[in-house]
Amino acid sequence: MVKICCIGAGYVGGPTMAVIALKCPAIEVAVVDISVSRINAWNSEQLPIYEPGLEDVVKQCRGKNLFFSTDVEKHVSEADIVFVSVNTPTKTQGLGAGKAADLTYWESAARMIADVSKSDKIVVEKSTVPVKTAEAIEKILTHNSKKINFQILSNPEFLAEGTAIQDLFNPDRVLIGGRETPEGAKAIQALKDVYAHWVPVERIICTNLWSAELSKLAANAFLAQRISSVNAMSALCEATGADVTQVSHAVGKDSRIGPKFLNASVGFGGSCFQKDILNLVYICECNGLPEVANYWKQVIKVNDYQKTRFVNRVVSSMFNTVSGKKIAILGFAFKKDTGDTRETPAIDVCKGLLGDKAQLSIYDPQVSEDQIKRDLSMKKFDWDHPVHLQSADPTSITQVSVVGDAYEATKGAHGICILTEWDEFRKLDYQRIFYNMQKPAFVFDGRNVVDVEKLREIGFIVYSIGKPLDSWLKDMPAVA
Ligand SMILES: NC(=O)c1ccc[n+]([C@@H]2O[C@H](COP(=O)([O-])OP(=O)(O)OC[C@H]3O[C@@H](n4cnc5c(N)ncnc54)[C@H](O)[C@@H]3O)[C@@H](O)[C@H]2O)c1
Ligand SMILES: O=c1ccn([C@@H]2O[C@H](COP(=O)(O)OP(=O)(O)O[C@H]3O[C@H](CO)[C@@H](O)[C@H](O)[C@H]3O)[C@@H](O)[C@H]2O)c(=O)[nH]1
Repeated sequence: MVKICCIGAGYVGGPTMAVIALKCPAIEVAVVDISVSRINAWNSEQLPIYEPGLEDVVKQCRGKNLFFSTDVEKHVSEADIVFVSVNTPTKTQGLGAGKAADLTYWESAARMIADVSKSDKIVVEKSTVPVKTAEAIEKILTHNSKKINFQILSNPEFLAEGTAIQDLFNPDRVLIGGRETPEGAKAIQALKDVYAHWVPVERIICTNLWSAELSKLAANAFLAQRISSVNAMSALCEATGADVTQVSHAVGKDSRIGPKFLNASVGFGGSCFQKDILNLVYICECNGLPEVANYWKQVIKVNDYQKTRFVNRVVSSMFNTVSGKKIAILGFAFKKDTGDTRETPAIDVCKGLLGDKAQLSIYDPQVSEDQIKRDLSMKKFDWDHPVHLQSADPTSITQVSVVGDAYEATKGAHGICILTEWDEFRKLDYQRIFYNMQKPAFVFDGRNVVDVEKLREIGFIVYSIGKPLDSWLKDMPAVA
C-alpha cells in the first residue's frame, strides 16, 4: 500500500488530502500538523475550515484511509510520498520584509523530514514558494547524507476557497514539476499515477521544477491583474457615466479575453494574491529586473487604491464625516462561501472607517466576533505569524459590535457597506431595512450585489462600484 503523508492540515492540506483519500482507496493518507487544536478539529464533528462539500468527503474516508494526527515524525518516516503544505507568509522582518516569502515553516519541515527519514521518499512542494526553492530544499534534505534518495517535486495547488472540493474533483490542470533525470521522471510518474485515479491524463502537465514553481506565482499574478484592471476601469466608469458591469460583459465577450474574473469589487483579498505577487516582485528585484517588478507592483497598488477609494466615497458622501455614526458592515470574509478573513478587504475598509471614528456593526454569516476583532487589532502581515498573533488584543477594538443578522446590524444605522457577496445580501428585505435606518439612508455596495434602481426607488442613496452615480454622490466632493 502506498503511504502518503501531508505536513500542514490547513486550507490546502486538509481538503487536498481528503480528496486523494476518497479517490484512491488503496492509498493511506495521513495529514499531520503541529497545531493540536487544528488536528482535534479535523477529528471532530466541527471541521476547522468551512468549505462546501468538505465534510461529506472527510466523513467518507476518515478512520478508513484518511487520518489526522499530531504525530508528525511517525507519519513522515513511514510515508513514500510527503507533501509539504505549510504556510509561506510574507516576511515581516529582516531582509525582504514586506515582500519576500518567509520560508521558516518550510525549512523546519524539510529539516524534520531529513532527520526522521529511514527510506527513500518523494517530497512534494504543495505550498506556494519562490522559484528555486526546490534547490534549497534539496540541499537541506541531502546534506546529512544518510544515503537516502529524496526526489523533490513541485506540485502547486490551484484550488480557490469556497469551491475547493469542486476544484479538486475537476481541476483545470494538475501541474507536476521535477528534475529532468531518470529518477526525477520516475518520481513524476509516481505522483501522476496518484492523480490519474480521477484526473484525465491530458490535464496533468509535467514540466521542469522551475517552470512549475513559477507557473503558480504567474497564475495568481495574472488572475489578480484582471481584477485590478477591471477595478481601475470601475473608477473611470464612475467618472464618465459608463457602467462597469456592461463594460466587463462587452470586454469579456471577446473570446481572447473571456468572461471570468472580471467582477469589479472593493478589492481582492485572500491569503494568496497579495502575498504571491509581492513574492514575485521580490524575485524580479533579486534577479535585476526592476521594470518587471514595478509592473506587477502596480496590481497591488491599484488594489490598495480601490479600498481607499471606497472608504473615501463613504466618508465624503456622508457630509465628509462618519464620526459617531453607526455604519453596518455586511460581510467580512474575503469572498462568499468561506469563513476565511485572511487579507479580506473588509479589514482595510473597517480600519479606514474606524480611523474616521465610525461606530461599526458587523455581520457575517461565517465569521466569529473573536476573529473579526482579532483581525482589526492586528498589524499588516501579522496574521500568518503565530508569534505575532499573541500580541493582537481584540479587547482594544471598542467601536465595533458584531451581531447575528443583517437586520440587527442595519437597525438605526446611517449607512450600509456590503463587503462580501453573500447570496443572502441579495435577498434581504431592503424596504424593512430602510424603515429602521437613520435618514438619509446610504448603501455602499462594494460587490455589486444589490438592485440599484430598486433601492433608489425605496429611498436609499446608493453607491455601487463602477456604476453611474446618483445626483447626491455627484454633488459630493471628488474622492481620491
Ligand atoms: N489557501 C488557499 O486557498 C491556497 C491555495 C493554493 C495554494 N496555497 C498555498 O498553500 C500553502 C498552505 O496554505 P494554507 O492556506 O493551507 O495555510 P494554513 O495556514 O491554513 O495551513 C498551514 C498549516 O501548516 C502547519 N504547519 C506549519 N509549520 C509546520 C510544521 N513544521 N510541521 C507541521 N505543520 C506545520 C500550520 O500549523 C498550519 O495548520 C501556502 O503556501 C499557500 O500559499 C493556499
Ligand atoms: O472577478 C473577481 C474575482 C475575484 N475577486 C476577488 O478576488 C479575491 C480572490 O478570489 P478567488 O481567486 O476566487 O479566491 P482564492 O481562494 O484566493 O483563490 C486564488 O488564490 C489561490 C491561492 O493561491 C489559488 O489557488 C486560486 O487559483 C486563486 O483563484 C476575492 O477577494 C474575490 O472576491 C474579485 O474581486 N473579482
